[in-house]
Amino acid sequence: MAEQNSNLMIDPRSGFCKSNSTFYSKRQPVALPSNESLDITTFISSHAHHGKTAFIDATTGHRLSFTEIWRAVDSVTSSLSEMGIRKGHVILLLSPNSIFFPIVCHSVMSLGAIITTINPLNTHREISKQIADSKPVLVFTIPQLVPKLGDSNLPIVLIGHELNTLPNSTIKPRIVTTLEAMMNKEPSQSRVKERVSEDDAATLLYSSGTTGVSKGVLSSHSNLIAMVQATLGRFRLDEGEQTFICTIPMFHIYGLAVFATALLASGSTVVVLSKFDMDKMLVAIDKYSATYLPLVPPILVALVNNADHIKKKYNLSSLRSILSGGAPLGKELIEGFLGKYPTVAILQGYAMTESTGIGASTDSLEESRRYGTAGLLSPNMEAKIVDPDSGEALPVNRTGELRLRGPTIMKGYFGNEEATASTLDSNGWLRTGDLCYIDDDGFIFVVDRLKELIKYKGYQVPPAELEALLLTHPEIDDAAVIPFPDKEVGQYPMAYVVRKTGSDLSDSSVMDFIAKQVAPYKKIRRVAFVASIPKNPSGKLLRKDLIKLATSKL
Ligand SMILES: CC(C)(COP(=O)(O)OP(=O)(O)OC[C@H]1O[C@@H](n2cnc3c(N)ncnc32)[C@H](O)[C@@H]1OP(=O)(O)O)[C@@H](O)C(=O)NCCC(=O)NCCSC(=O)/C=C/c1ccc(O)cc1
Repeated sequence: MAEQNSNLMIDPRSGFCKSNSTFYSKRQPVALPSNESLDITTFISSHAHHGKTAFIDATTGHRLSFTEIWRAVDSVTSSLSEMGIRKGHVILLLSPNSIFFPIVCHSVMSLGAIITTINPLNTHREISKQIADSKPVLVFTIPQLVPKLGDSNLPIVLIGHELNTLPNSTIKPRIVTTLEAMMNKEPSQSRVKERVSEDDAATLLYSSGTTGVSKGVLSSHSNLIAMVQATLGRFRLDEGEQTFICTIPMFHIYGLAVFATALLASGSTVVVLSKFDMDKMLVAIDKYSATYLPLVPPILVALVNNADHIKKKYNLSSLRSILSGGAPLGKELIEGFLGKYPTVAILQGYAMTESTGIGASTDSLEESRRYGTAGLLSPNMEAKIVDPDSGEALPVNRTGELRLRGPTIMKGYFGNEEATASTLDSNGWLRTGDLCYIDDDGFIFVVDRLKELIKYKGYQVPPAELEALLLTHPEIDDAAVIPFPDKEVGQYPMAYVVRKTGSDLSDSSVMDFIAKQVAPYKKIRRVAFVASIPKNPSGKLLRKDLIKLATSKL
């Protein structure tokens, strides 16, 4: 970036340019292909490397080589095309982690169709909402999750299992085939192959952004290509292919970017766990001599708390790096980890779904020791720190909202121009909703959140969704949901509730009412009853006052 802006006065220490109040990345820029008709799948599958095994299923030991992966993608793409799937169609993937997850994603994307994913823990109600918003034409799922699709009547492709393993249900699902059958078909030479351009949408992942309920984030092929280039540069894979453990979900941008996309270009091996299980994760590190473990802070907390027992039981000597993302890491946790596992480096990442998994990172132990930092801006990324009241762009060491601009910033929210316009300005700057400052050396520090978001175990919980549900309770007059801090899970949802006159509704019945309707990670785990919810004169909820009230007794 700096080279292209040779007329700018960029301070080499902080990356800050006084003339336009913009921070430029201090990282070496990464090359981005100039070919406009390039899709992400062609881009990663044509990367040269010496790797052989792409994925290992940690439960069954089933291995897929790179050759098998790309052959399978070719076959499934061809089948999808024969089924009438075309550029721009949305395909839903409802599945826990599996070695087949990336095959589905890349088959869809290489056709120019759009892959949308969802957490399998979500309820039928939540899944139906996302189906109504994203309008998929086909679903890939596992037999056990078919009932969660209810009466959507969408055509279904079953992953990994035979048709006769479907759970009994009164609703007859429209199973059209299995992924296995699609993978076993010879690719057709005559399939319809539309031209996919870099700017076409590739992924549709859901995020609540800075406000409101969950929205579909459209990332393009070029967003993903830029993400791959930045991610590969970070992992320093020049010392040869590495072995990664995949325990965090592939349906969020973190897992999708790292495991289902970027690492496929690197020749590294990914050992896949279908879901998080501490013991299985540690067995997999030991058994496959894993070198990299990407995780979210709650897993790090457990590794530190049980370190003595873990180190006695498992041989973790192969492990070189932990990658932590999705939520901040405190000084105490970093020091605690380094004390217990002195040979393992912690690398941190800061990113959003809206920035296709790229933002800032610490790329060495030394950088991570700058406690509290989210790291340096990722390659090719620009930042502004904007005063939330005046809109003025601020210099180093001043706190304001972080805005990001660069090649990984999303195209926008799917079918939601209003939300797009309030998040992404006409010059391409993305509002992160995080209050940050950037220090003299260019390191970003996240101080607070402007956005209305609860992060439970690294999962987003939008308060607006829970508030809307609370208001449907016949005995609730008004409600507000806030993040309550917790050492183990980060934050959990707490509700302030105004009962209707005469009601003696209990906190447990409020919690049960919500628990029945949402995924477990969204559950309200604390309730307080109040006479009224504090609001400003225009009726906007004063969440910060409630957060202060809730945490004042801690
Ligand atoms: C591994 C975790 C941390 C813990 O797993 P867990 O303890 O098994 O809990 P679960 O989260 O799976 O399940 C939540 C709850 O559901 C329960 N549950 C479980 N399966 C069931 C069941 N089948 N029936 C019913 N109840 C159940 C489970 O018991 C639990 O309940 P509770 O114990 O009360 O909390 C898991 O929460 C997890 O994978 N979190 C990661 C979320 C995540 O990927 N976040 C990233 C978002 S994207 C992002 O921020 C980007 C960042 C990024 C940063 C840097 C980069 O370089 C790139 C990107």
